[in-house]
Formats: sequence, C-alpha cells, structure tokens
Amino acid sequence: MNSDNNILVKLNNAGFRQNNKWLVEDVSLQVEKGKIVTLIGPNGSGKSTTAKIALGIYKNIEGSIEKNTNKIGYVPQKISIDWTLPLRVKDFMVLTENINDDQINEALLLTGVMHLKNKNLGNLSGGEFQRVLLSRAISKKPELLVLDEPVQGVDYTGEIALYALIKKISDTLNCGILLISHDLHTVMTATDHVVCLNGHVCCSGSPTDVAKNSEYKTLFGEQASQILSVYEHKHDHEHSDEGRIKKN
Ligand SMILES: Nc1ncnc2c1ncn2[C@@H]1O[C@H](COP(=O)(O)OP(=O)(O)OP(=O)(O)O)[C@@H](O)[C@H]1O
Repeated sequence: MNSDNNILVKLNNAGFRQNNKWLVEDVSLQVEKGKIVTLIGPNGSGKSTTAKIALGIYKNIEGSIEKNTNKIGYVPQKISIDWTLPLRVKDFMVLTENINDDQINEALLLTGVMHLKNKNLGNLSGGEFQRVLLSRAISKKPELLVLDEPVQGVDYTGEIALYALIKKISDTLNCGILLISHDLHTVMTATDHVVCLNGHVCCSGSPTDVAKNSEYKTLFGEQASQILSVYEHKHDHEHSDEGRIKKN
C-alpha cells in the first residue's frame, strides 16, 4: 500500500503567506489510497490552511504540491446556510453537486441517514447534519476526501460514531482521507498517520508516536498523552516458554 502509485496528494515543504504573514510553512505530508491522515494542532496552527493547500485552493504557495487525482470530496469547516429557508436534505445534496437520485441514495445509505432524505435541513441534529455533509462529499465516490472538523456540534458518543463512519467510508470507497480534528481522544482510534501542526510541523507519525513526542506534550500538555493509555495494549504479564501466562 505504500507505493507511489497510491499517493493521492503530496505536499513538499508547502507553505502559504498572506500580507507578509505565514499562515503555515514547511509542511510535508502525503495521503494515500485507503489511509487516514489527521491534522491536529491548536487554534490558528494552520490546519485549515494546510487542507486548502492540499485541495489546491491557494495559488502561489511555497514549496510544491503533487496532486494525482481530481476526484475530491470536501467538507469545509464553515458552511453558510440560510436556516430559515425550507430546504430538504435531497435538495441540499444537489445544490452544489450534479448527482442523480441513485447517487444520493447510495451516499445516504453509506452514512446511515437514508431516512432523512425528505427531512428539512433545519430540523436535523448536529450529528445528522454532519452525516448529510459527509453524504454530499462522498456522493461522487471521491478518491480523496478532505474533512475539516467533521464532528462539530456533535456530542461525545456521536463523535465516536462519526469517526467510525469515517473509517467505514475509507474502507468502503478505498479513498484517502485528510482529516482535521481538535479531538485528540477519539481521533486516535481511526487514523493511520498524525501530523501535529503549530504554524509548521511539530511532529508526525503514528498516533502512538505523536502522543509520546515531547513537542506534542508541550503543545497539548502532559495529560494529552495519557489518553493513549486507553488505547495502548497494557502487557501486564509475561509468557512462559510453553506460551502460558505468568502474571507479573
Ligand atoms: N484568509 C486569511 N487571511 C489572513 N490570515 C488568515 C487567513 N486564513 C487564516 N488566517 C490566519 O492563518 C492562521 C492559520 O489559520 P487556520 O485557519 O489555518 O488555522 P486552524 O489550525 O485551522 O485554526 P482553527 O483550529 O481555529 O480552525 C491563523 O493565524 C489565521 O488567523
């Protein structure tokens, strides 16, 4: 899976400056088919800017970007909707995407919200709305999916379910996902590679490696790395030569 053929987008020392200010600089990362790469970092650390660089939204970037697909789905961080207008889910889906009813149905089925197809957008819960946004983004079966904080307005249980759904989408469509998240706790469960930003790349690697990294601990506090204990396999015993368990 790690061959160059699988690389969907690659940033090489990429950065973006505006009005003589670096929004983010020197970011190198790649997203491959079927893999989830997560950007974490404090507010204003350049996560959305990095996602927009990967999407090719900014011109005149520093460094370079290699994009090997144009089949891209995007859930932006902010979306402006006039909530007073009656707008059904199925109408919303076709507002920006040229898709037919079969594509709408397939996307809504995958995200588990088929039953909301004729519901008014304004009546959805936070979690339901995020699923509709995901449905719209996957309706054309993208190879690359960029999700900027897709668990906004969702409670803790809902967050876990949404991250599980994102993993399911990655597995089902075999698409690469660039995910932005504030949520260190749940993100650890469904990501292959983490890039920790603070205007530049502070550290990157597997979730376990990043959580142990001293720069990560400085940014998020010692407590943040303790969350890993929930996920790490605690080997509290030894095995005898015959494979039997010897308690420590
Ligand atoms: N269009 C813009 N013009 C000028 N500065 C900008 C612009 N967009 C973002 N910035 C600044 O660039 C920096 C990085 O912003 P960015 O939105 O990428 O951070 P972020 O990590 O996604 O933040 P958050 O977690 O708060 O969403 C911030 O200091 C922000 O104020």
